[in-house]
Amino acid sequence: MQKLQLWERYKNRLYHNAELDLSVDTSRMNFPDSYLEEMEPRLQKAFEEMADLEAGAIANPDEQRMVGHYWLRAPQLAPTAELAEEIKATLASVKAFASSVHQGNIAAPDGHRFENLLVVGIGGSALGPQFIADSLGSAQDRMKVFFFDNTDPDGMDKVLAEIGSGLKRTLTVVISKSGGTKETRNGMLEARQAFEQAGLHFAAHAVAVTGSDSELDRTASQEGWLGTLPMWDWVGGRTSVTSAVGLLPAALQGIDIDRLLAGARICDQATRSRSTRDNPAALLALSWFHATAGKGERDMVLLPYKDRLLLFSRYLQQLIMESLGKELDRDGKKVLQGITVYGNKGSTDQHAYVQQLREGVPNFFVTFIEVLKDREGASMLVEPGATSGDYLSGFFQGTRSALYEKDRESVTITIREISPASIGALIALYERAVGLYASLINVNAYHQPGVEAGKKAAGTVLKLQGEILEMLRRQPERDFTCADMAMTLARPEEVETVFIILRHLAANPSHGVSVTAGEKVWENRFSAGK
Ligand SMILES: O=P(O)(O)OC[C@H]1O[C@H](O)[C@H](O)[C@@H](O)[C@@H]1O
Repeated sequence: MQKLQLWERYKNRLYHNAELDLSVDTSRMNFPDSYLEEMEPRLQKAFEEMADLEAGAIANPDEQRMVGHYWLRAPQLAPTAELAEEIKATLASVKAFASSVHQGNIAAPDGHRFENLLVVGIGGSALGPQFIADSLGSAQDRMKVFFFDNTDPDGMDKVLAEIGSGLKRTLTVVISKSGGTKETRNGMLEARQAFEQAGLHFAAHAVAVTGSDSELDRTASQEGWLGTLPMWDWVGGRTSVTSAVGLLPAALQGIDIDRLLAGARICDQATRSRSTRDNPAALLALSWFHATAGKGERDMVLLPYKDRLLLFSRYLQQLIMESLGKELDRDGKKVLQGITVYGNKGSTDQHAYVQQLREGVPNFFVTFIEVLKDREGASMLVEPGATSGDYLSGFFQGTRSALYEKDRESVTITIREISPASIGALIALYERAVGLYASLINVNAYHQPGVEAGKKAAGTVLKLQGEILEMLRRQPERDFTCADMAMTLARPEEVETVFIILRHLAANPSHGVSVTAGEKVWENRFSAGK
């Protein structure tokens, strides 16, 4: 298509929301104009389902749950007055807690204000808070934020080393909706040990965000933590960033959570429109459907031209892939659905994998995110007539057209600036797009049955490890190959797992397992004797 024709298509298709200062450009998606009309009946059905969901229908039938993340920024829309009150009361508690911490009414045991924040969580209980902290953080933050988002001991050591003696003025927020996630439990235990080793009483530094009567909830109340904020079963982990999960760390960091919620709320209003062309989430969902044939046939590459949006692709990976990546549709038919999401930031990625995007396997579509405001204040000229920000914009435009020339499609989202409101709007935009797209492809976006399989298998491995350790200790004079061990435990079919467990045990001092090299690595001999 010629440039001027494209310009006509751009004007014809551009969605712009003046209140949010947000645009969605689908002119570089090559669907014909008739596509919107063709999809209209399916889309109207998706709007209908979304309205039912917002009204409190059991939109997640497998778990018999309502799906209420939209109420978090408009409590009056919650289906009962009690829920509305709980949402408002929790928001008030988040603000009151953060302000007490900032004012020093809730202080470190040495009487000094808390200066650092250690957030312990994983998945939806970490990705949202991390995205908010990174996109909106600044040198003026009220608290410096750190994360334990894994059960990697070295990762935790690295964070603790950064905090250093600041631990005595560190507030720990442990976040887990279920309150039983092992990685988070381990992070909490490791944090507790670090506090104790520094002579500090963990409970005086800890607050929880979790479901009522969860394991974490009980621990927090038995140990007398500073407080607990609720998580509800009608908020999914991956859409929990506008609940206490995202709001408490953000408020503590000093981010204006009212503006974040307002941005999300305004975007929610815009994405409730049943007029497809006026609904930016519907336009995204339609673009995804077109690009992937409604079957995930192409990957979504997210290219924000802004360092502060680096973690957005990681956040969206969970939101989109955990919501859409499903074996069965809502009728129980095997569909193997999903859309693969990846990306970092432009123009950095231009010097990494954009080569393949332009010339290699055409199995993707791009979502560019353009941010108009370069920085606070004016910029120096890096050459006559051009700033660094002008270059960033130039590279964005260059990549968009270079890809389009080669028939690589893209959507562009433009926002004026990075602010709590625009981040709230982006989050709400994608939450709604995922929901609408899930309706279009008939999958339940709100459950994650596949996650359980890996968790169960990990439990089995840890149990087998217990048996191995017991056997090694019972016969300290004996050394075992993995095959010996599997036979001795009467689990010959588990020999590979036994090998992997033994190799890991011997690589670490905690369990006192040593290794003697065999001819082949799988013939190594392991022993608990010295
Ligand atoms: O908040 P939690 O209950 O600890 O869950 C943390 C995460 O783990 C699970 O495995 C789910 O797949 C995620 O959706 C969830 O966000």
